[in-house]
Amino acid sequence: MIEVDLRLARPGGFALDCGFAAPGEGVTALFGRSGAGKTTIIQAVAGVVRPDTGRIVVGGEVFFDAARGIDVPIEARRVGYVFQDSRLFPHLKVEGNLRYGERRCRAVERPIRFEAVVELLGIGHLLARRPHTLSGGERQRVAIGRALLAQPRLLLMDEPLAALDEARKAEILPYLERLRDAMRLPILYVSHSLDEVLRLADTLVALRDGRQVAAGPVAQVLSRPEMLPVVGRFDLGTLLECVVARHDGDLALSSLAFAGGELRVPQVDRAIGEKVRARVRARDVAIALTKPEGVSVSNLLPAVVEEVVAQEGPYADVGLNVGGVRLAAMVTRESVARLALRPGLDVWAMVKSVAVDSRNPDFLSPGGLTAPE
Ligand SMILES: Nc1ncnc2c1ncn2[C@@H]1O[C@H](COP(=O)(O)OP(=O)(O)OP(=O)(O)O)[C@@H](O)[C@H]1O
Repeated sequence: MIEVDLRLARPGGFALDCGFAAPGEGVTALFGRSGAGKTTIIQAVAGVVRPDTGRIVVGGEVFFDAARGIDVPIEARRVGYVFQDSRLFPHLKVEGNLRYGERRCRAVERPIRFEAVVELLGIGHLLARRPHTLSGGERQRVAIGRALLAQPRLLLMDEPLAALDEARKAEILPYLERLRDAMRLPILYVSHSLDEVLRLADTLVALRDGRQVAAGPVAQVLSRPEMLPVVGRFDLGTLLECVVARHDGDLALSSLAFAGGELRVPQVDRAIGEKVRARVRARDVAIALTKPEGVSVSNLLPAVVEEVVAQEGPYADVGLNVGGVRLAAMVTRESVARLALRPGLDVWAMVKSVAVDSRNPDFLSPGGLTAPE
């Protein structure tokens, strides 16, 4: 478990105020626009920056506690740090860079083995090369390996893909997924890319201008209306954790089961029983007061209105409860008035488009995969 609760004022007027708890493994994304305070948070966790007040606890060990005067020095915190630029030692070969990380701790304290890291990151063929001969993606894989071999109890990654082009990002993302799944190591991952967050993160901490906007499991946080200024109107939506329930080969459709019901989507290339994430943008959910008949949309889900939040301009965000799962919808304020939408009202959600599986390029592109009508 990671507990972060901190306040910090910078000269120049920036003030940070956040408090969240994250699981002891998996990826927790710190997400927000430039200047939101993401890097400042991980610098405070690393011990590079000292908060004015607050408390930071990692795996039961108190790194910082202003009230009790505890401020564990950087080296004693044992955190791995991966920067946007890999910061490898230019005079050392890849193997030398990796061994440098390893040498920072005694052999008996090395549960993360050299061979395992080399294999996990696919860098065995690069060991004799010097950093300047590597691609940006290869350099980042080596930098991650160096951080891991220092046997960290926590890995901090500050926009590790930001300096890479799209092709290199696509190349490195599967390694980050393997890292997440293979290591029982918590990762705090700074990013301003929703794409990366949806693909990698289990927990999301959203920040804006130094303030924490929302925090929690990524699927729950994404649909909150407070997320609108962070992700923008286009991307606000819901991430549903689903299981592939059926394939209808003749119709080229699959059924995905989630806690609130089933979604019919174009056939997904996954086995029955496999977990997939489905993404439904708020603007792709329409609302009807009675079960629609004679409509082409096939994903019709009974729902209860939980919340109606009028936004500036023509739109309102409506939080729906679909069998216990929150589904975000965006309709016009005019529709809210016309349908008299209010908390507690029984309605039908019409889901016009679903994107399935973050590995699919359509997952984040405009419109995503269109659900069958
Ligand atoms: N050493 C410093 N002294 C004064 N202000 C600072 C210092 N470092 C950062 N800041 C300010 O703190 C704010 C938050 O910066 P931070 O780097 O944490 O944001 P970020 O969300 O990581 O942004 P980016 O994605 O651009 O890195 C910014 O307004 C920045 O100018």
